[in-house]
Amino acid sequence: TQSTRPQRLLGAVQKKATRGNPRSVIQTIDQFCRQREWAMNVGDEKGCILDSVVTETNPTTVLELGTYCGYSTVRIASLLPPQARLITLEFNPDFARIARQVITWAGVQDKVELVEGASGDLIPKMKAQFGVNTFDLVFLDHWKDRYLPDTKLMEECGLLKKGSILLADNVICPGTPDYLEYVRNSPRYQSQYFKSHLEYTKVEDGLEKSVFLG
Ligand SMILES: O=C(NC/C=C/[C@H]1O[C@@H](n2cnc(C(F)(F)F)c2)[C@H](O)[C@@H]1O)c1cc([N+](=O)[O-])cc(O)c1O
Ligand SMILES: [Mg+2]
Repeated sequence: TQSTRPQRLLGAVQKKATRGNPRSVIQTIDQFCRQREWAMNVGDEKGCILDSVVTETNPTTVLELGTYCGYSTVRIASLLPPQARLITLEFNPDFARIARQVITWAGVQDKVELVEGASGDLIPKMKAQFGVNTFDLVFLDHWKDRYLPDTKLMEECGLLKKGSILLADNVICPGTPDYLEYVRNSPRYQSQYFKSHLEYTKVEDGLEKSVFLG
């Protein structure tokens, strides 16, 4: 039977990346996506912007929406201080199965909790079921039409505090127009656009960083 792209990506990691070395896993996936098959990881160029936002935020509790194969999960987790935690949500069980193996290969599994399900169901359970108070940083990289409803849901569930950072991938390509309009016009956010390129291409894309003002 045919393998899937995520399975082939995992195969490259297990064949070429050094176990326990997150940078090696990231480098291997970027090389696979440049030389073999494009995949919708945030990638190396936007990944550097992600890294800088993570390090400057120095977060204790991070939420990632959209694990996919775990590329940005590994990128973020590798930069977290020892007691910090990353909760990453994934809807597709096949992707989740691959991501768990990528995360473990990188050796960051102790900082990561991968939860399978839909954001609309899981976000309201974050406090009671996952012991979360508020998120210091949220990385949005899941279905683009869910960025806005999930942001409103996080507000309603009291998961954002003054100073919480939302970092959204793909605000240009594929684009998240309703989300962008909201965070750029709402008095409750201070937004900043980081211009970049769609992963592994020359097409314009970028990340939008939005600080919740409370
Ligand atoms: O469509 C794109 N991304 C969609 C990404 C979707 C991923 O997020 C998961 N998810 C859905 N809901 C949840 C939650 F949170 F509910 F659990 C998690 C999906 O199962 C999938 O793995 C995309 C497309 C392009 N592109 O160039 O076409 C480039 C990119 O960087 C992209 O991110
Ligand atoms: Mg993306």
